[in-house]
Amino acid sequence: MTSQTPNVPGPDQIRRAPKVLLHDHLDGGLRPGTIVELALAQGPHSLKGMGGAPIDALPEADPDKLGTWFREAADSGSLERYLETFAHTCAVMQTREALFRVAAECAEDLAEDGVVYAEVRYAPEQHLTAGLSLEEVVEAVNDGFREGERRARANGHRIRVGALLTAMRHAARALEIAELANRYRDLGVVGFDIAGAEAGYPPTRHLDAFEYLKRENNHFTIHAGEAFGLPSIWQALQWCGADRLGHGVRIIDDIEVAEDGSVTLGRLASYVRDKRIPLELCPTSNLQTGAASSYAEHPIGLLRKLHFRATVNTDNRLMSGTSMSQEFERLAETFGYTLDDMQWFTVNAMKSAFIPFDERLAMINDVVKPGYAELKSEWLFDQMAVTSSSSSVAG
Ligand SMILES: O=c1[nH]cnc2c1ncn2[C@H]1C[C@H](O)[C@@H](CO)O1
Ligand SMILES: [Zn+2]
Repeated sequence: MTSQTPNVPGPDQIRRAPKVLLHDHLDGGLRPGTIVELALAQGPHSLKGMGGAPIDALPEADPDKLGTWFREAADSGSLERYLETFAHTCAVMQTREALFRVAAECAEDLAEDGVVYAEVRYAPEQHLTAGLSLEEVVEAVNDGFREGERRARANGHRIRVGALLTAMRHAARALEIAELANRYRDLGVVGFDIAGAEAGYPPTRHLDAFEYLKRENNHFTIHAGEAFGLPSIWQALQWCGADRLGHGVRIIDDIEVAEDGSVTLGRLASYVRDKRIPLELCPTSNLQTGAASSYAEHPIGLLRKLHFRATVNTDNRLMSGTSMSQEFERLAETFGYTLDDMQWFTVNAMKSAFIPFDERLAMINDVVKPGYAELKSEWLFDQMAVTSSSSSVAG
């Protein structure tokens, strides 16, 4: 037997299952050892305006301790404090070599975890301190992703990684970054995003960028409904025209569950469900920033039951000490999700990706469904083996 409860996958099956990741930050997923090595390699005072040698600025120089530091520092219950930890990762991602390495390792790590398709985001404007241009940043990351895909393949894994270019919502470069995303469309960049502190920085501040992308028939997602509630989701959808919601978890505020279990959706929640707006849910990240109080109380349970277009994501693997497999393990433990549930989340994610329809369909039919069918058939044979051995004892 590979699982204790019928059809609930164990850690090994979860890791081997094909997974699709739509919301993962490049600067939130570095290996701690890489941060230390890159900081050391930069030497003293190599970066202007970064406040001294990167290695001295790091809170810990030992990779294990540094990994723990990130998880603990990000575990504050506040999105603003969570975001402060990114100063340390961005500080070591300022050269072509560093960006290439981080992107290659990102693709390798995701592939090793069984991710077959990922959209990984980062903000090019945060990687200019050592003199790179926006274009050089994008090209370094794209080249790194291609290298990581090649290394993964050499190790027996297949993954495809697309980049999403993020603009920071407190800054004023969204249109410029949207134009950059459009320029590198079909060249490794599949869409656009805005991120950063949500309260006080409504998405409508960047309307020019979203209107530009719509005119270009391009795709974008918006971080909304994480630290701030329904007004942010409403603006992201109805003013900005977002294709997907980064988090969107606060849509739960527009859903009422009565004592008898009956459910009433408000107008906005109905719209999100009716229009099949993808929700890029990130359970562990939400526990750290205070958007949810426990896995059991995380809105994903209800949203899945109500058939919202829910997807499972990591957000920041370093700050949350997580992976796609770990997110699914927690969900399987908490909600008893089966391989069928896992497949449902994965097909939802693949349907919601920003690559062309025929490519999404091919991934669903030729990669995702066969992968789950294989795991389910393993489980079935294990069950039959157990049944026949117990019937021979009884006979
Ligand atoms: O969960 C998040 N909400 C808002 N902003 C975020 C989140 N995770 C990361 N970011 C920010 C910090 C990064 O430096 C930036 C680009 O990846 O995006
Ligand atoms: Zn995010």
